[in-house]
Amino acid sequence: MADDYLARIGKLIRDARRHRGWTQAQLAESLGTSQSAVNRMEKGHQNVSLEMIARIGEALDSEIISLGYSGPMHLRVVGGRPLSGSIDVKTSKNACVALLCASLLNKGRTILRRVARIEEVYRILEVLESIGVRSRWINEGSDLEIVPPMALDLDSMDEEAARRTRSVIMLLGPLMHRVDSFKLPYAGGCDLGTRTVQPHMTALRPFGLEVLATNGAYHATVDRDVSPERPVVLTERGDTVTENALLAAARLDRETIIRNASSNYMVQDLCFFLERLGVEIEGIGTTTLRVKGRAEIDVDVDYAPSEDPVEAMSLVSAAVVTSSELTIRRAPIEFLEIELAVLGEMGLEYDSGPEYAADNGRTRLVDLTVKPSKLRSPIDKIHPLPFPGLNIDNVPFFAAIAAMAEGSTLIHDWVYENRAIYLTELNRLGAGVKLLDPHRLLVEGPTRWRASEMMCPPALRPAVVILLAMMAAEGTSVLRNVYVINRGYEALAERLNSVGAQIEIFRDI
Ligand SMILES: CC(=O)N[C@H]1[C@@H](OP(=O)(O)OP(=O)(O)OC[C@H]2O[C@@H](n3ccc(=O)[nH]c3=O)[C@H](O)[C@@H]2O)O[C@H](CO)[C@@H](O)[C@@H]1O
Ligand SMILES: C=C(OP(=O)(O)O)C(=O)O
Repeated sequence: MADDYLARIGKLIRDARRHRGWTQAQLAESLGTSQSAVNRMEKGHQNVSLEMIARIGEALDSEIISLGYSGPMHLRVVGGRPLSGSIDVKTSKNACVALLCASLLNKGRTILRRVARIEEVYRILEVLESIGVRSRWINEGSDLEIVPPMALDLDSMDEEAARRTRSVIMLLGPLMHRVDSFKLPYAGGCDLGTRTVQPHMTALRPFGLEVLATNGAYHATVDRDVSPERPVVLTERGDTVTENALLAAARLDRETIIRNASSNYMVQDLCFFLERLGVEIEGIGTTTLRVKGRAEIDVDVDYAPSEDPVEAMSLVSAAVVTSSELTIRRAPIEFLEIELAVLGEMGLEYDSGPEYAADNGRTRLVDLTVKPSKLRSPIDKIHPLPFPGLNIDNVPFFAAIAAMAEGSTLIHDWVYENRAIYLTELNRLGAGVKLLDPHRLLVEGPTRWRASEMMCPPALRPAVVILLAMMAAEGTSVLRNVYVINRGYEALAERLNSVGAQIEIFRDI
């Protein structure tokens, strides 16, 4: 029991330190102790006095430490408050996790700028660290430095961390260049129903990778005599499968053609990063990629992933449901154009400022000012398509937006088995959402939102949609166990509070 308690305190200290962007050495210095003492505390191998807990709490400015328990995080939302001012979009979860996996292609040091401080990134970092990769947050916690070891220790992989994310699947591509056989735990992530990995296996087979899925793990073996003899045609235009094919092609000293490639934002960010590693790629932004890889990659690289279109859409939706005037800065416009066109048809008034380049020098950003508007339901159904269609991850936000609009809106999420179902939870906040079948919703608006207390659905975007509806509902709502939101959004409650929301974070004692 005492050990368990110490381990929980240790995890709490580690999380709070990482949240602050400090290294163990920095925390040690501020406490006047050694880095190894901090390391022991974080591992739960050292008794920690109440006085020490208080000092750590003070040093890290963390309420979590003062509460002294690392149980699930909940949100208490006082709704009905308009938002105002401006808020910046952070870098994307989906590009950051791909780039972390891609850093394994490189023997040199990788620096990634302004990496989102989110649970999904932490899980991948835990996996990388467990196999011997050194990583540390630098520049006051805003950037990440990654140095792979000479040899990976794959037997020590942190399986618990790996199982909590689907993104580990993107280690298949980089690992096949380093070892002849390896094992990865089954990929997890949001509970969105069955998500096949078959397209990954089909895409990687021409590169010599055979994967056998058995006993909770993918067992991969590499035949180095095999390499693609003709274009690799993806059976699905999926984002991570395209990324895996790119990661496999990146270390082949020849040209590989990938067809039916996704040209979505995270794939583009990965391509820009690979170019910095010396890989030549033609066709970025299209569905045919010609990749000229390099057998050896040993460069010190510095790259800044771009802003998250899905976070931008979340913030646009926050403004819409609270009928606010809000400026969303650094919105990657190329990946939001269809969403904005549909919203424009629904009557949303917004201004879009001049375009400027993201820090990667490639992605186009704008500042968007959303204005309070009278919305009507769209004439046609809302449905996603691979880019350049309406983004699959942006579909859930249309449920909350449709609930604000006069009339009925049909939303057809053909992609995920479970995601539409979670959106019926909006009914507990006063919405009129009818599930026609597992993939189709009919939303009747406008809605008189009412406060409620509920558990977070186990899926990132629906969870945020519920949070936004709580911000619209007069009174106090409670959203329990928001890990899934923290998986993809950095300090969302604090950032929404900075533009006028009232969201309090609390934990079970
Ligand atoms: C880490 C990361 O980048 N995650 C994103 C990535 O996940 P990821 O690439 O893992 O997405 P999946 O492979 O699970 O694809 C999503 C679903 O779409 C289906 N499908 C996809 C493409 C296609 O041409 N036909 C088809 O049927 C798949 O069978 C699956 O049911 O892409 C998803 C779809 O954009 C996004 O929701 C995720 O946020
Ligand atoms: C489904 C999502 O992500 P993941 O692929 O990480 O589960 C998402 O970002 O909405």
